Amino acid sequence: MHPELSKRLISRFRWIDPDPTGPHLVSDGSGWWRDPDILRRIGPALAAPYRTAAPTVVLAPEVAGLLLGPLVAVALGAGFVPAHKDGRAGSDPRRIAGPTTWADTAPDHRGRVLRLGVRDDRLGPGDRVLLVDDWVSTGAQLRALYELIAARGAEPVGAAAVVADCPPELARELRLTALLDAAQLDN
Ligand SMILES: O=P(O)(O)OC[C@H]1O[C@H](OP(=O)(O)OP(=O)(O)O)[C@H](O)[C@@H]1O
Repeated sequence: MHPELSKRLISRFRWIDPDPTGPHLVSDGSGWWRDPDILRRIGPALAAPYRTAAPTVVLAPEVAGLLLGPLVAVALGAGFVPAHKDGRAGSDPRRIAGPTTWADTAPDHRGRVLRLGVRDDRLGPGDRVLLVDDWVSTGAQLRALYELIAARGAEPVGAAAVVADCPPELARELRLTALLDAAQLDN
């Protein structure tokens, strides 16, 4: 769909090894944000499959979603709402001002169980919601976000991510479109 952008995303991506004694490499997408061409094109590319669905708002989780979500929202002429992640080391749940709806995640790709929260006055009936994230693995965050949308009486239109690191059946269930499959980042 976006062959030039896909090539560029692959070339700017790195796996890094933060702990040589640890079992996992960690994805490093910081090169994406450093590239002006990617920064300009990634929002419209993620938004493209959802233009006719006319979302009113993009909902995206911390941390990368706080950058990607607004890029997609601008491309769609929609608003943006952050989903707060609680349970992160050092997080302070008191920082969220006002009543907030929470949803627990299943264990995610790191085995963590988190809570995702959205402020009640930022999402409600009449909203058509597009979910956005940089990476989808187990789908734990997206499932919790769909729960939040339902709890707020809003309507989901689907989900857009840079990388789908999940089986196609799960992507279909999550109504997920992605710019890359994780297998393209193997080298
Ligand atoms: O499909 P899942 O298993 O739910 O995983 C997807 C999540 O993993 C990444 O966040 P991560 O927690 O690694 O980093 P962050 O909290 O710093 O954004 C990514 O940004 C997604 O939010």
